[in-house]
Amino acid sequence: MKEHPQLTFIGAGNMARAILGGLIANGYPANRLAATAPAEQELKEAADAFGIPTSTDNQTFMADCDALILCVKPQVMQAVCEGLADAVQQRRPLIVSIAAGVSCEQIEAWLGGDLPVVRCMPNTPAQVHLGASGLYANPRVSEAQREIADNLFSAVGIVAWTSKQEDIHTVTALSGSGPAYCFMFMEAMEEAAASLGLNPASARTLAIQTMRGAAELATRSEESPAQLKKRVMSPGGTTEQAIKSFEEQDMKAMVKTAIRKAWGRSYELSGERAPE
Ligand SMILES: NC(=O)C1=CN([C@@H]2O[C@H](COP(=O)(O)OP(=O)(O)OC[C@H]3O[C@@H](n4cnc5c(N)ncnc54)[C@H](O)[C@@H]3O)[C@@H](O)[C@H]2O)C=CC1
Ligand SMILES: O=C(O)[C@@H]1CCC=N1
Repeated sequence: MKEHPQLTFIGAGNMARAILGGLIANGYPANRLAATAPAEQELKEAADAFGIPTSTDNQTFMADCDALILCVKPQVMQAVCEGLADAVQQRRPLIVSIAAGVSCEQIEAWLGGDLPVVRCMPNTPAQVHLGASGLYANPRVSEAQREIADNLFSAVGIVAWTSKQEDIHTVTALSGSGPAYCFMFMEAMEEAAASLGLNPASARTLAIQTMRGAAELATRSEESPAQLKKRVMSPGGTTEQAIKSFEEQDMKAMVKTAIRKAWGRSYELSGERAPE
């Protein structure tokens, strides 16, 4: 495998641009990358930001493609794959999909069969190189191809490989959708402080920095989140009152139910049945 495999991105939206940005920031040569999408404005933004070749025709960069990165919405994935099937069967590149609820088997079938496919679930903090991606490789993916996929998503954050494709449903519900849970918690903290009279701008800044600081501390610390939580709780102090209130309202059960709902929807989108 060449040092910098030729990577062709199909779709140039939020996630594709986040990954492209990470690769360029890590020194990936722009002339080894390319993107296609129907929206000329998005392509212009990608070309201006990263200096990569772009096209409105998905076939344009197939001839020398080593890995095809499918970054379109699940709803258009079948049509996009079927349109690329002939070119893919001639070239037989690694296929990487980031679409929620689309299985390796579906992608392989739509592209004509018998292909190495990596299914990945990234998340939007990839835009600031703090992404968390779960990856699964079908049995046809070689070690060298696994490394290509790993390098792709390591450029925008951390990577966790799963040995069972079903685990991607859990990753989707945990870290794929997870940024939205954190934003909602920030939103709730901001609103609560504003309701107590703090000016809304300060409430927002303090809420965001608190989440950021706590995440950084948990990342660097040897202690578990449960232990770090205890360190904030002075006996008879303020935090204890808030945590007691969360416990009385069974916050953990609420989070568990929400994550199970997202997990169930991921199965549903794939046309599969979630285990009981
Ligand atoms: N937004 C999120 O938090 C996450 C999204 N995903 C997955 O990433 C994928 C892309 O999501 P976003 O980047 O957020 O969406 P987006 O809407 O920003 O990007 C979709 C891209 O596909 C392009 N496109 C549409 N039809 C096309 C066609 N026929 N051929 C080529 N390109 C076409 C659009 O022009 C656009 O560039 C989805 O499958 C989603 O499930 C995965 C993890 C997290
Ligand atoms: O909500 C969704 O379906 C996608 C997948 C994970 C994050 N966004």
